[in-house]
Amino acid sequence: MTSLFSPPALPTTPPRGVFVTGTDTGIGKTLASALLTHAWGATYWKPLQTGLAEEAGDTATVRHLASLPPQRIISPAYALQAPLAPEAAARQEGITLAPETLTLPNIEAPLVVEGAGGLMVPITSSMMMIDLIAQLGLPVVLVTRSGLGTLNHSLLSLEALYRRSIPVLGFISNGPENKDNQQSLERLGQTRCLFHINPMPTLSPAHVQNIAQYLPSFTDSLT
Ligand SMILES: Nc1ncnc2c1ncn2[C@@H]1O[C@H](COP(=O)(O)OP(=O)(O)OP(=O)(O)O)[C@@H](O)[C@H]1O
Ligand SMILES: C[C@H](N)[C@H](N)CCCCCC(=O)O
Ligand SMILES: [Mg+2]
Repeated sequence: MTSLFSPPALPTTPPRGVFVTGTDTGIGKTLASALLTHAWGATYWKPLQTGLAEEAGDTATVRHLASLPPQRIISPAYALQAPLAPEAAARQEGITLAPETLTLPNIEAPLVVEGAGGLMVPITSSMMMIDLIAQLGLPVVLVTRSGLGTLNHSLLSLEALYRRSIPVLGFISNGPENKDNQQSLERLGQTRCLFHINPMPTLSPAHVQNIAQYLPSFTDSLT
């Protein structure tokens, strides 16, 4: 029976933050990032933003939902118009991306870095989002769907991370709560559910603040 690659050990020295990725685009990474950024007093960075022709962008969303002052926001390294993978959006705009030059900003506070889409999203013809995660060297928080279908998507994502020795702090389950799926992912994925996000009728700074106050601190999330 094939089993998942073994999860790499978490870093022994406290990491400078986390990389928030997910099993898909639209899975809830930005909402999860707003909650984490608020709960941890962290700084938020979305290095690669696409889709600005159709949306305000995740940076504006997190700034609003987490009530962030300007000093806790790092602007995207690349802000592209087409709602596509960075590689395709950049090609459409005639822009050459150089993701290999991306490094973590030199700041004290914990960093919450958000990816675009899921792990195998092309940034260039030779670099995927998962390669950027490895390059930045942060442990991962994986945002997953709570319901049917998540076991496949989440275990595929975890296996891809493990085989690249990328540490995973845990996953955030998003949608109607499903304890069976959470427990199956913890058991089969050899990881833990950091917390669950229920469907929120409205998204507001007050709602985010109300949930964030019950979330574990950055330090507690590392143990
Ligand atoms: N638990 C929730 N309750 C209510 N709305 C939600 C919830 N989770 C996500 N949403 C909404 O679903 C949409 C997609 O979520 P979000 O923008 O967080 O996805 P994402 O994974 O960050 O996408 P991208 O890959 O574009 O960054 C947003 O409009 C968001 O407000
Ligand atoms: C436009 C969207 N909101 C994200 N910014 C980019 C998602 C790219 C997904 C690519 C893919 O997996 O097919
Ligand atoms: Mg997002």
